[in-house]
Amino acid sequence: MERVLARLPWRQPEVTVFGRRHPIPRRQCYLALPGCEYRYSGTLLTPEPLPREVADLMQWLNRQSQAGFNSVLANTYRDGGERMGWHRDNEPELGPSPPLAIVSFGARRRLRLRWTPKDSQAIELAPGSVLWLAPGVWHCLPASRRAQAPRTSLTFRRVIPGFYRSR
Ligand SMILES: O=C(O)CCC(=O)C(=O)O
Ligand SMILES: [Fe+2]
Repeated sequence: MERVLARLPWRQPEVTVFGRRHPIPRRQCYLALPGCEYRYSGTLLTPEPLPREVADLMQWLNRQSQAGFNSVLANTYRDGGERMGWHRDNEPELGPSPPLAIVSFGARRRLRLRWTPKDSQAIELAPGSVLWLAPGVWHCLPASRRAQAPRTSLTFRRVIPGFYRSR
């Protein structure tokens, strides 16, 4: 899987935060079945084809669950300085109650989950683990002083096919 991930067409798009353009502090690649466009932080992501190994993993996750995943946002953080801010993956093309599964590779990093405005919790994501995230939970991947090696996550989603074609 590490060889497969290393060959993905990684990109570092710019996003608009409070009216200013910034490159995202990580690399990403959107992999999906044809017709599953996804709008993430204001950019429309056109799907890249799913490598067989990633499609096999998606099929395995779909056999474990009712999630019906058809797309993957892959993220790579080259070191502990790269990160992802607070969000909750509630884009309209994911439907009203979207499940999410995060599969981790490489360095161990902590994901922070927010249960209430005052109550959050960190969970360490080990390589080879799957985290099933309940719909709508706020989460972030903070910078880490300890992590020096790269980490890659595959975040499996179910996008409504053709959502942006019909609009
Ligand atoms: O890298 C991670 O584990 C978190 C990724 C994430 O939250 C996302 O892609 O929406
Ligand atoms: Fe997320």
